[in-house]
Amino acid sequence: MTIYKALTIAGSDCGGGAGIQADLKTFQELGAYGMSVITAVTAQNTLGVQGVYPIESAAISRQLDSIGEDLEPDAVKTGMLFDAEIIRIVAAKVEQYRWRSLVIDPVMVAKGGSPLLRQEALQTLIKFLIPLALVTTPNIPEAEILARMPIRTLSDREEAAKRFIQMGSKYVVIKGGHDRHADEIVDLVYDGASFVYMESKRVETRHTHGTGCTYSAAVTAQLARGKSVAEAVQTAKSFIQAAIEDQLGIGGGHGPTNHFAYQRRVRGE
Ligand SMILES: Nc1ncnc2c1ncn2[C@@H]1O[C@H](COP(=O)(O)OP(=O)(O)O)[C@@H](O)[C@H]1O
Ligand SMILES: Cc1ncc(COP(=O)(O)OP(=O)(O)O)c(N)n1
Repeated sequence: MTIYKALTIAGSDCGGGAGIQADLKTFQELGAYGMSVITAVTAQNTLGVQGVYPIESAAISRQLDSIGEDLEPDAVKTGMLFDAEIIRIVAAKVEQYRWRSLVIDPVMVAKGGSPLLRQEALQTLIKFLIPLALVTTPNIPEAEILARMPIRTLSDREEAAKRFIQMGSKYVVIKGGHDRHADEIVDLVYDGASFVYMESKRVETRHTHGTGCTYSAAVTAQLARGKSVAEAVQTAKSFIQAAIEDQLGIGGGHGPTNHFAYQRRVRGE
């Protein structure tokens, strides 16, 4: 039996909806052996983020080396990286270990508004990490900041997507969850040659905590299994749609998505 291995480099969400926890659950559900390098511990739940505690640099480096020296991930994703020093360490290790199937989810703020990336880290992200990406998966506010332009129309999205390719990412997915005006949600996928629009029905729910982490983890799991980027984003879209539609309804605020939902549907349950 072939074991496909996926690594997430991200923050811990003790509430289990986003971050490392969402990534590992998604890897498992999509048949990839999950590994993690923790960059920060957060205290959060469905009501918000109560605390952020970055991990010291030496511990992050050591975790990356422990994976790199032995376990050879087939695909890697990054989530919450918190500051410029952590981004530099991660970029250096990605290059050192030649992790080519790299998915960058440029996490900046949690849904409640708590910052998960320091402002001073933006240039470091653009200069050192995005050029190493196979796929970058910004939401609209993240794309606006990184591409340095307002995004209101679909042609704005196309222009922003081009800027990510100029930054060095081979593919970009600009996720449409933050476009509140439409019944349909549109994710834009671009590889530098053609634009592909992936549409889905907007689910009216407040239980969307961790959608971005879950989506990018699903892309990563599929890449680890040897799928193309086109196939990976297709499965990730079905995975996140099921996870949002079949809500768990736990917690008093913005609840997590349902990581069981996609496979339950595949099994016909
Ligand atoms: N209410 C929703 N209904 C259906 N799909 C959604 C909804 N919100 C987000 N998505 C999907 O979830 C994924 C993550 O999108 P988004 O919410 O934009 O990112 P983030 O969680 O990083 O802010 C995208 O594929 C998007 O289309
Ligand atoms: C530890 C941690 N990492 C990332 C996030 C943000 O995740 P995301 O999937 O964008 O979900 P929301 O925060 O927007 O619900 C997080 N909250 N915590």
